[in-house]
Amino acid sequence: MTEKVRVHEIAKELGIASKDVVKKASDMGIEVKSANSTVSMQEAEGLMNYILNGEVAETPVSINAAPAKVESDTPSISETPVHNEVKKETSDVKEVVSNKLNEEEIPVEQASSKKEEIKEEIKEESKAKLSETNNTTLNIVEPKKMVIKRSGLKIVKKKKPRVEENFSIPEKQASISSYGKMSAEALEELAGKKKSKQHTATAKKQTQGTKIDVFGGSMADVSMDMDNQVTLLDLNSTERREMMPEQPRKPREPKPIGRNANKKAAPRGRKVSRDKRKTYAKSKPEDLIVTHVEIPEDIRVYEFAEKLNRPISDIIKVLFDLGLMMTKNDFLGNDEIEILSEEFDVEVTIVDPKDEFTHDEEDIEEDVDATPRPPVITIMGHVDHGKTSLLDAIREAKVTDVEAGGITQHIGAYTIEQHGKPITFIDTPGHAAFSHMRQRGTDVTDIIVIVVAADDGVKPQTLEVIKLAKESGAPVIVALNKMDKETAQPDMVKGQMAEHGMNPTDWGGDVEFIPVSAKSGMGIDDLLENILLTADVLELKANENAMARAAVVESSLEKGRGPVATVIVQNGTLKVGDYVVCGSAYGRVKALIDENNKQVKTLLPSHTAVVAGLNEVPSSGEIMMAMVNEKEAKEYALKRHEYDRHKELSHSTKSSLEDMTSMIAEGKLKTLKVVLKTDVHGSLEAIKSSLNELRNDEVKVNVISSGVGGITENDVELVNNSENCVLLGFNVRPTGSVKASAKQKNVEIKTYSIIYQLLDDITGMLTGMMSPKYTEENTGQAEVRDTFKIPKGMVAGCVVVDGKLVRGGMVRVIREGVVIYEGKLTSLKRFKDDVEEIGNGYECGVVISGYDDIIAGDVIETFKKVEQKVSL
Ligand SMILES: Nc1nc2c(ncn2[C@@H]2O[C@H](COP(=O)(O)OP(=O)(O)OP(=O)(O)O)[C@@H](O)[C@H]2O)c(=O)[nH]1
Repeated sequence: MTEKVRVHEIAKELGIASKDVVKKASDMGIEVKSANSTVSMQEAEGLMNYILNGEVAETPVSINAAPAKVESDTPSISETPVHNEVKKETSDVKEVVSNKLNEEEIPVEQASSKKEEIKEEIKEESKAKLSETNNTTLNIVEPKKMVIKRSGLKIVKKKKPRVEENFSIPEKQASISSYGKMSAEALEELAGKKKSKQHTATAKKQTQGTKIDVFGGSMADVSMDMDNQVTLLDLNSTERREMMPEQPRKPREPKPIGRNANKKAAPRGRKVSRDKRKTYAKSKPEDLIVTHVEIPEDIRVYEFAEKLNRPISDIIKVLFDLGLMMTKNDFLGNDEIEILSEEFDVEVTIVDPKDEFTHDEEDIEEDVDATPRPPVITIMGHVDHGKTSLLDAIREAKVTDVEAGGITQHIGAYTIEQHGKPITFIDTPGHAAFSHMRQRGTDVTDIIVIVVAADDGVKPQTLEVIKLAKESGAPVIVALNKMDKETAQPDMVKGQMAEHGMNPTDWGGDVEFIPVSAKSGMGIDDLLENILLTADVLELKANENAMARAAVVESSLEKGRGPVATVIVQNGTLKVGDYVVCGSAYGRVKALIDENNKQVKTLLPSHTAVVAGLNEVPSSGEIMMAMVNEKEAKEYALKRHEYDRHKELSHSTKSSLEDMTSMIAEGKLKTLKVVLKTDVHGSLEAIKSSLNELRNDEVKVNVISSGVGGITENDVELVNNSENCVLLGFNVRPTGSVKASAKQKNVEIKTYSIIYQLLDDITGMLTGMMSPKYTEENTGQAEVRDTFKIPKGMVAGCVVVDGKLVRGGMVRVIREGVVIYEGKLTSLKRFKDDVEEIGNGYECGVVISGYDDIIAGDVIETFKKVEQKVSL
C-alpha cells in the first residue's frame, strides 16, 4: 500500500489536535514528528482505533505481527496468496468496523462508545478468522476461501490534486460527489450504471475525471464537506443501496476549496444564465419550423422571409448564390420562389390575389337558363389580302374608302344578320404591329376566318394566323379571296395551307375552304352559311338573364363621351344603368352605342356596342363585369388598381446580375426619347411595341411618356425638357394653346394617321443618330525595289504589282505580310511628274507623310475609305 495519510488529516477526522495524534502515534511506536508527517494507511487505521478506544488496539499490532509471524514461520510460502489472504482478513475486520460506523451514521463524538461495542463483536470474529488463517497457513488453501467477496479495507481519501481537477466540474456534480478510490471493477460497474442515468455529456466528464460521481444522490451523505477526510468504506461486503435516478438539485454554494474557488465559480454561474437567456431568445423562432406557406404571387424578399420564419439574410444569400442580386424589398418571381422552396424545404402555395376580384367564368354548359347565342367571328389574314373588303362586302358597306391610307388601324366589331341569324365579326388589322391584338381577338372568338388572297397564297402573316388559330383551338374556315382575279390559284393556296396543317375538306381534311370575292361579292353567302353551320355544331350558349360579362375589344378617350370601350357581351345582358368594373376602371353604363351609331338600351350575348360611362380608359382585352352596386364596383376596381400597381412595382424593382449588365450596356446606347399620344388604346399599344422593336446595338427608342387622348401642354413641356426627344401624335393633333406653346418652345410635334409613316420617320431619325460606317476599298499594291533619301523624307522606288496606286487616299506599308504603318500618301510620281494614279506594271516613286522607314522588299498598298449608308 502506497497510500499515505498525514497526521493532521487523522486529527481532523477525529476532531482532535494534531499534536495529540503525534503523541498517540509515538505511544504506539509509530514514528511521526509533526502534523505534516505521514503514516501508512494501516498505521493510520491502527492509530485511529487506538485514539478512539483509548488503548493500544490489538489489530494494528496483529497486522504487523501476523504477517511477520507467517513470514518467519513459513518463509517459503511468504509469497503465496495465503499471506495476502491474512492481510485481507485483518483488513476486513477494520472495514466492518468502519462500515458499521458509517451505516449507523454515528457522530464522531459518540463514535467511541459505539465503536467499543462493535469492537467486541468484531474482536471475536477477527480472532476466529486469524486463528483460522493461521491454521490454513501450512495447509493448502481451499479454493473457496480464495474467492473472497470482500475486497478488503479501503480508505477513501479526498486527495488534494483531485480537488483541484474538480474545479472544472459543475457545482451540482461537485456537491453530490464523493471522492473515492475503488477497485477497477467497482468503478466500471458504477460508471456503467451512472451512464444510463445521465446525459452523455455528463457521463463523458465522469469517465475523464478522477472524481467519480458513482453514488449519485444516495452517497451524498457519504460525501463530507471537510477537507482531507478519511472515510472507510467496504464497497463489496455491504449491500449497496439501489441507485436512485439522480434528481436535479439546486446548485449548492461552491465548496470553499482554495482562495480562487469562489471567484471562478461565481462568474461562471452568471454566464450560464445569460447564455441560457440568449439561447432561449434565439431558439424560440427556430422552434417554429415552417413546412407550408401560402403566399401571394407578388411577394417581397422580406415578406417571404417572414413567412418562412427565417432571417432575410438567408433568403438573400441563396438568391445571391444563384446570381440574383436582390434586396429585401424586391419582389420574388415564380422561379425564385420555386428555388427557395426547395432550398428551405417548404411547400409553397401561391394564392392569386386577383382571385379576390375576378369572377370565375360561369360554366355555361351547366347553366339551365342558357340559350343559344350568335357566333363571334374573327377575320384574320395577311396584309392586303382583303379582310376589310370582305367584311365590307358582308356588311354591304365600304369602310376602306374612309380609312386613312386604306389600312384598318384598330379593332372594330360589327354584328350582321344572315337570314335573320346574327353573326358578330371582329375585324383585326393585318399589320404586324397588331399581332397581340389579334391574339386578344381569338380570346373572344368562336370561329376564325382566315383570309388568303387566292392570287398571292400563304404569306408570313398567314402562317402567324394559322399558329394563333391552332393555339386558340377555335374552328377555322378559310376564305379564298380575290377569286375574281384571273391570277387566282385556289389549288395552289390549298396545297400551301395543307402543308401547314389546314387540310381542305374536299381533299379529305376538316377545314372548309370557301372561294370568295370581296370585290364581286361572290361566295359571301356561302361563307356566312358555313359560319352558321359551324356555329350550330359548336352549340354556343349564354344566359341572357345573368349579370353581364363582356370583353373589351377596343377602348379610347372620346371628346364629349370620355373613356369609351367597344365590347362584345360574352354572357348575360349589359344594360344602360348597370354598374360595371373593367380592370381598374369602373362606372355606370351611361350609353350603349351600336355599330350603326344608334343608342341601345340593352346588349344581348355576342352583340357589340361602345360603352360610355367609365371613369378611365380600360385596356383592350380586359373583361367588363356588371356589379350589384357602385360600392362593389369601386371596391373591385380599387383592389385591381392596387394589384396592378404592385405588379408594376414588382417589375421595376426586380433586377438580376444579368439585368444589371444589360442596363450598363443600355446606358451606352443612343436613345431617341418619344412622347406618344394616340386616339385609342389599341393603337397606343401597337405603336409602342413597334417602336420598341426599332433598335439595334447602337440606337433604340425609349417611350418616356404615352397616353390616349389629345396632346397637352404637359407633353410639350416634357419634350422641351428632354434631350433627343420627339413628340408623336397618332390620329391626334395639337390645337390652340398647345400649338402656340410648342411653337414658342420650338418643340416639333409630328402627327400621323398611318402607322407605317410614323414608323418610317422614327427609323429615319434613328438612322441619323447612328455613327457612319465605312468600308475599305483597296486600289492596288506596289513592291518597293529601292529607297532614296530626299530632304522631304524617303522616296520608295516601286513597281505596281496589283491594281493601281492612287494619290489622295490612305496608304499602308506591309513588311513580310505584316502591316507596319498606316498613313497618308504625300506624293506619287512617275519619273519627275506628279500623277494621280499609277497602273499595274509601272514604276513609280512614293513618299509617305511622316514616315521614312521603308526598305526594299516592303509592299505599299493604297486604299480608300468609303462611307456606307447605315440602316436600322
Ligand atoms: N380584285 C380584288 N381585289 C380585292 C379583293 N378584296 C380586296 N381587294 C383589294 O385588295 C386591297 C386590300 O384590301 P383590304 O381589304 O384593305 O385588305 P386588308 O387585308 O383589310 O388590309 P389591311 O387592313 O391593310 O390589313 C384593296 O385594294 C382591295 O380593293 C377581291 O376580292 N378582289
